[in-house]
Amino acid sequence: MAPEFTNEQLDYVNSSIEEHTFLEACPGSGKTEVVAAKVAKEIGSWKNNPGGLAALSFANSATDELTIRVSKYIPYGRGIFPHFLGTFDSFIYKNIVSPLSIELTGYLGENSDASIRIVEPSANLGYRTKYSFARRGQVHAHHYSFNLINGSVVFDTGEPELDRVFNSTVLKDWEYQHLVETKNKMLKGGFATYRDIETLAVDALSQDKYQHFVNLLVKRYPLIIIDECQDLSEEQLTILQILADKGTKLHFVGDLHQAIYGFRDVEPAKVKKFVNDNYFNKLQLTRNFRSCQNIVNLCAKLTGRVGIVGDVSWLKPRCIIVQYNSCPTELTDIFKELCNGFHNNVVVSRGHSILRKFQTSVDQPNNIQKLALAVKLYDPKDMEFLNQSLQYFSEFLRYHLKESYKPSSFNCPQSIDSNLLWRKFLSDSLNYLIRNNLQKMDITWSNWTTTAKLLIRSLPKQCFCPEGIVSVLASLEAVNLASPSGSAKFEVASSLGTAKTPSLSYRKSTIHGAKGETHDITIVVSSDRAGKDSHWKSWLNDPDSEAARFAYVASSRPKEFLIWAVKKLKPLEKKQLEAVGFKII
Ligand SMILES: Nc1ncnc2c1ncn2[C@@H]1O[C@H](COP(=O)(O)OP(=O)(O)OP(=O)(O)O)[C@@H](O)[C@H]1O
Repeated sequence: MAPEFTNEQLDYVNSSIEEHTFLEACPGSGKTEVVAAKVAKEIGSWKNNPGGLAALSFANSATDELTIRVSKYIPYGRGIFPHFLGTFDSFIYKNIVSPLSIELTGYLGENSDASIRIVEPSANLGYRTKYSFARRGQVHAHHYSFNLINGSVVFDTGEPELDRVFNSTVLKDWEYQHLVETKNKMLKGGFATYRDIETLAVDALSQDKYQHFVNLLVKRYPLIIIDECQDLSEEQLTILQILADKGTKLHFVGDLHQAIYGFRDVEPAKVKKFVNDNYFNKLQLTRNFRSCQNIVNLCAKLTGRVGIVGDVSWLKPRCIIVQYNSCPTELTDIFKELCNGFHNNVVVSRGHSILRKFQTSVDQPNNIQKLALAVKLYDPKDMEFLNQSLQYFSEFLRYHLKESYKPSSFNCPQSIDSNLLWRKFLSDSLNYLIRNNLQKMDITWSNWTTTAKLLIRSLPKQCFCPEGIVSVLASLEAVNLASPSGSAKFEVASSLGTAKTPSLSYRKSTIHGAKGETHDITIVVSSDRAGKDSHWKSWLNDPDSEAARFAYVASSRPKEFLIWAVKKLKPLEKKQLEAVGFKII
């Protein structure tokens, strides 16, 4: 049942759709429920047919959640057309790039279908440059994109080290031109990355010849509501500015202090400037229904976001520091003690490498190791093992499939509508691999990989593989698997580590993954080396930094207790953490 709204929440639900509005919502303020109520109210009283409103989020999971909540308010059986609920990416793909795709890309399609296929960096796609770049070889056309706003090329090869080299190289004119030509070949072949779609949209909307199209688009969507507006990139803001200039009204809902997507050019300062430049009406949600006041006060110190009212205030400490000597897994027993009696406890860290310390002795598994871990951990009776196993297996498949995917739904390919069907397929496949002895790991990587290759190649032919999935799996039929480099003669079992049991059974998540969640207790694990945004010192350094926002997002998840796990502290460091509101034990 929907909660009884506060005055602040009602102010937004009843706000005018004739003016740009920014609803600044603190963590735990019931933002999703409020956006759902607003969308439902406007749909219920909509008078702008055949135009509709668009309510956009940044993840499929957020769209699913919004759709479920909106449908509670809408009479049974009534569809939502002419309105659009979806991700920002799908909005521009369907409403801007698809209608113009033949003109924009030159792709004529096959069998009267000219839809562009979206590809991820992990896809195997043949389009690549003729020449080598930065002495690192040829570059694939789906491993870079263009930022039309600052004229730069952004490389995203899936390998951070390579990206660093490419992104810091100053390109000569002919190199830039060569990249443009290679990209155009890929587009003409009917493929694009999501960033290409954005570039095509910015390019089209800025051209004089498409201004009639822009006018129609504004009539089609006179109102656009953006959930989690802090995640808007500069290009996305440019698209919205073009629409706003022609008359679309914008409602932004979000929390600039929770902006943690700097790696894809997201800067909360730019969103703030956009809001100011366009004279947005400003509303606020300042009541945090999730966390106790002790946690709210601590979060206020991290980013300087003050004036938030939380739940009850406790006399006993609710924000706790625990210390490890060399590895956070030493703290397992202390975590268990502190979390005793609470159920929804989550270990959170900036990156996967810390979380994996709690899971397996392989720190950063490569693709074949992921397959082996998926098989090894598969245990239908244990949810944690099962989830971890499905996750590894989905990452393994993602690497080999030419598809874009939904990361929060076990990397379900975008072209498969049902996440459930995909999950069932993953589970059936693992069962099949295990029935065929792949869990036998006291053999060499070389032998194990040979068997694994034949089994993976045969997956699309199995009767448990539904029709809708078979075509997506086509590239598996010729897949090649190789042992981890230099390990062909080593035994699989011993190189993966002997302990199957993860040392801590709580769910583990990166800060990005935990965004939007509510926990009883959140254990935020800092890395042991200072100087990186995964270390607590960076989190406290500058309230305006992205590192502080990482700490803010992670620390605003718990209802009951916030625990930071840090490397053994010196006396001055203890004082620094106590000053923020922590009790050190
Ligand atoms: N008016 C209200 N009265 C009581 N509880 C409420 C009210 N509004 C929202 N809540 C509850 O507050 C909790 C937090 O809401 P929600 O998870 O939607 O927060 P959020 O604003 O999306 O937070 P974040 O930005 O941190 O992800 C939910 O359990 C929700 O039911």
